[in-house]
Order: sequence, then C-alpha cells, then structure tokens
Amino acid sequence: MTPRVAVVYHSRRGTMRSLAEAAAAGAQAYGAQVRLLRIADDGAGPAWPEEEAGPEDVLWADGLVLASPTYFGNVSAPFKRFLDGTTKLWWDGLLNDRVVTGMTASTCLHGGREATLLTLYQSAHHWGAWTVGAGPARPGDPADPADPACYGVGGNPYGLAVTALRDGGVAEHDRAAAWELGRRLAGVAARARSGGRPAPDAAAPSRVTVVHCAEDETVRLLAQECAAGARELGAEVRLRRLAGPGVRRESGLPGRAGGAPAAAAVDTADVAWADSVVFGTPVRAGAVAAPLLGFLQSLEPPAGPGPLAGKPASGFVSTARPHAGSESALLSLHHVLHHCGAVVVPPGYTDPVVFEAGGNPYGTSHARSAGVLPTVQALAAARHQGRRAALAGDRLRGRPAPEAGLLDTPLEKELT
Ligand SMILES: Cc1cc2nc3c(=O)[nH]c(=O)nc-3n(C[C@H](O)[C@H](O)[C@H](O)COP(=O)(O)O)c2cc1C
Repeated sequence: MTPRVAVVYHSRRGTMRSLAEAAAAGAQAYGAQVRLLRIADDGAGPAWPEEEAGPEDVLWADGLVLASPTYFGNVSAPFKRFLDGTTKLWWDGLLNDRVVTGMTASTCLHGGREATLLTLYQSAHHWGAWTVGAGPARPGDPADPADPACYGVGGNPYGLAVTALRDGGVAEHDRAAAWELGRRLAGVAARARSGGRPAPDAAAPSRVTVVHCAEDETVRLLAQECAAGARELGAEVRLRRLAGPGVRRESGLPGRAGGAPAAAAVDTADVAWADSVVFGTPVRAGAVAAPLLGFLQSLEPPAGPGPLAGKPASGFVSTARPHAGSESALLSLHHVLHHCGAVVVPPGYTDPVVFEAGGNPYGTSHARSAGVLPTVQALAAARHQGRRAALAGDRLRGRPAPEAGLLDTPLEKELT
C-alpha cells in the first residue's frame, strides 16, 4: 500500500518551508503519495503558494512531518492553532495511529529547539500517534538522518533541528537531513499500514517484552496485565524483571505479594528478541526509577542501531499520589526511547479505558493513593497498552494484520 504523507509547515522567513520541501521530496523518493501544506499565518508571513493545511489533512495522512519554527521554546501560535483545530477529529477517535516526526529551526543552537520537537510529540501522542525521531534506524531502514553525512542534525535524536539564518536560507546538509527524515517517515508509515516489506519470519507470532521493576507490587501487576493484553493478540511475551540496586529500598513499597514466581531478570537479548517493548516503573523524583534508566542507558550504543532501534516502545508507571510525576516520568522516558531510535507508541486516547483510568495518554499510570493495588480501570488500561504494543510490533515488522475480531483501533477496523 502506498503510504500517504502530509508535510505541514509554518514559516515566515522561509527556513521551515525549505526543510518541508526537502522532507516532501524524501517521502516522494520512498514512493509515498505526498502533500506539502502550509499553515495560515494571520498575514504575518509571505503568501507561500502551497495549499493551506486543515484538520482533514491529518485524517488523510498515514504519516506526517510537522515543521514548526521554534518560538519561545515552543511551536509557533499558528502551528498550535492548527493542532487545536483537530479536536473534533481527535474526539471522534479518528486520528489514532498516524506516524509523526518533527522538524524545527531556531536562531540559537540551544534556544529551545529540542523543547519544540518534544512539545510537538506530546500533542501527537494525544492523537494516538506513533512518533519517530532521527535516532539510529534499524539495519535496512531508510538512511539515518543523524548520520555524520548529514551534519545539520548535530546528533539530535528527536527530529530535525537547524539554525535559522536571517535570510531564511538553509544549508545543503540541513536540506539533505530533512530529505532523509522525510524518507524515513514514509518508510515507517508504510510499514505501519502493513504496506512495507514483510519480515522474513512473517508467519511467526509477534514478540513483546514487558520489562518492569518487579519489587514494586503495583508495577508488577500492571506488567502482568500488559503481558496478558499482548497475548490476547497472539503475541509471544517475555515478562522480565529489572535486576540491579533495589527498587524496594528506594521506593519503600511492599514486596511481592502472594508468593508469585519472580520473572527472569532482563537482559539486552530480551530487547533484541522483541518486536516491541513496554517498560514499567515506579516514579522517583518525577522520573523513572534508577534501575530502569540504567538498563535503558545500557541499550544506547555509542554508534549505530541498538536493540530498540525501529521498534515500538512505551511505558507505564505508578506514583504515590495522583500528580506526583505520572506524566513527567513518562515524558522523560519517551526522550530516552527516541535516543535509542525507538518508535514511541503510547496509548494516546485510543480506547475508552484510557479515560476511565485517569486519561493519561503518555502511558498507563496508577496513583497508590487509590490503593496499593491497581484499580480495575488501571489494569484495563495496562491490558490495552499491551494489546497496542503487540499490534504496533506486528505492523512494523510487516506481518499481516491479526484476525478482525481481536482488533481494537479504528485504523485496524478500517483496514479489515
Ligand atoms: C515570536 C518569535 C519567537 C522566537 N523564539 C525563539 C526561541 O525561543 N529561540 C530561538 O533560538 N529562536 C527563536 N526565534 C527565532 C525563530 O526560531 C526563527 O526566526 C525561525 O525558526 C525561522 O523560521 P522561518 O524562516 O521558517 O520563519 C523566535 C522568532 C520569533 C518570531
């Protein structure tokens, strides 16, 4: 299936427009059907000739390159208006499963460009989108925009960020990096639509690894439910425990209840084995617990793709109180996942159970003020997250879609 890619830009001086043109050409070179679209600008910018972007273009696209200038460390107001304009489609559950990447430009090298890309992804995750950065790609995928040949990226794994010049000019290496990013996005969008190259073992069940801090009882139960959700879709699942300095001592949580057997300790090979990976952790000081961060850091190779490259990944958390970092920990986890080249596939609002469990689109979360054990709503959300991981892992390896009766996203239903 030919993927449909929309490259949507806002530009006053021309930087973002040039990058968008290059990304569109890269997506076209992959073989995608491409639309280059501008965002309306209250008359403040030049009248660029491209068609104006609207919410229906998000609906049309399988993949989107979102290109906003950095304004005060954020997307520009016109760009935010464009995102907000998709509310009705989002509410109707029609924007799930788009594949999104981001591009930006800023005057200062460290003037908020990473913040802008991460903000873009946060909004895309509310849609239920999958986000692809410029981190290392898996072998055989379209070339790596962070490759030293494309100096414009400067090692930014979140997407493309370049230095804006006064005249709106764009260096050739930045244009080349935008081209590569467009091509990569089209490649992932094609596979997400089951139109990519079939994996050599396409008939085998997809593989999901659920890694968790097992000493935290809440997280352990969420992990089991997540694993059960993946198995519901026919996935082969490895439930793995993080070894390392004790989470129990750090968090002061009770140990394993009921004498359930401990999961095997996780190893890098469990991540290499999987088609998709889900990470569960208690929140410590607004971030993931140290053992998880240590394990993730061991996955990021000094150069080239690591075992997470090109694979769907997401996380779930437990906190002591309702607003004690359940969002910030997951957002910081997403940053690390992008560094590893993963495709971040959080739950978004892709199922009513997400709303019922507190409405965290970045990952399932449970606050222990509601009880040490997860609520039935949190368990249902974890199960949904496991199903989604299995589905995304299946898609990105190009395997045929699972049977219609088991499918749970509008995109799946639409395709079968
Ligand atoms: C309202 C406004 C806010 C800006 N904020 C930042 C900023 O936070 N950091 C930075 O480095 N550059 C900032 N800039 C510079 C823009 O990032 C730069 O002009 C833009 O990326 C150029 O893109 P364009 O050529 O596509 O219009 C700002 C510019 C404007 C107009």
